[in-house]
Amino acid sequence: MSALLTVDGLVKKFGGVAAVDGVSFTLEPGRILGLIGPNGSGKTTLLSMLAGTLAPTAGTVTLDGRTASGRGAHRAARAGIARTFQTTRLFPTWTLRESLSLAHGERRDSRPFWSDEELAGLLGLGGQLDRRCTALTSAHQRLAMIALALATGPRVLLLDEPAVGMDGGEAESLATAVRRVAGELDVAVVVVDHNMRFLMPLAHSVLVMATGKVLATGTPEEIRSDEAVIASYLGGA
Ligand SMILES: Nc1ncnc2c1ncn2[C@@H]1O[C@H](COP(=O)(O)OP(=O)(O)OP(=O)(O)O)[C@@H](O)[C@H]1O
Repeated sequence: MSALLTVDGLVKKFGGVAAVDGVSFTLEPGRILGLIGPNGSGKTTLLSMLAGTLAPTAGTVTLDGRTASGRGAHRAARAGIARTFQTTRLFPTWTLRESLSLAHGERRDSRPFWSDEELAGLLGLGGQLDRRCTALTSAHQRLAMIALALATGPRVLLLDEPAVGMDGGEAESLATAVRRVAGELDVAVVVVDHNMRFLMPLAHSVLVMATGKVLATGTPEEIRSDEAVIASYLGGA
């Protein structure tokens, strides 16, 4: 299968310092890429360039061969790239259903899509649709962010630390939902998370960053036994 997302030589410098320094990878539809690395290694900066919120200093992001980088978040979203953030960003006084209807308005095409009930059921948010977003638990708020990102009908979903603050059972349910999103909707997913119990069984492949560069890529099994990765990151995880 050919690549949906192609990342080629991405660099982001802040002042003279390269937060991301020449990262390249490809991702096919329906595949889940885990992005890991120590604090400050450039994961969020990379995600922001994929999402169009940060313009690269050099390099390109292409979606189906079309340039998606450096054109702003709105155009990246229109091209089919959706992201969630480390912190929740919801309209506090709106219900989840109202928020979803706004997100549906951002959809790019009219392909059949999951209903709000199906989406809520998928993410373990059944019964939460008519509650105000502020009344949701913090785990439910994180899941609501994913529901909103999905409601835009993305082809690429970027998740920034989605399992933070979740217990083992909640993280497991989230992993099941992400697998279904990738498998049933053919969405390519990039997940950043420090929780290896969540990420390693979920990801089809893993990219490890260190000081802005790619330290290693491989299957979760290959990454777990990579000496350089163990020394720089997994040894303490
Ligand atoms: N807007 C900015 N201005 C200046 N430096 C920045 C900016 N954003 C990030 N950096 C720097 O870039 C480097 C990479 O940061 P980034 O947040 O991408 O790392 P990360 O791997 O996501 O870290 P964490 O796991 O803690 O979220 C860090 O040294 C950070 O201080």
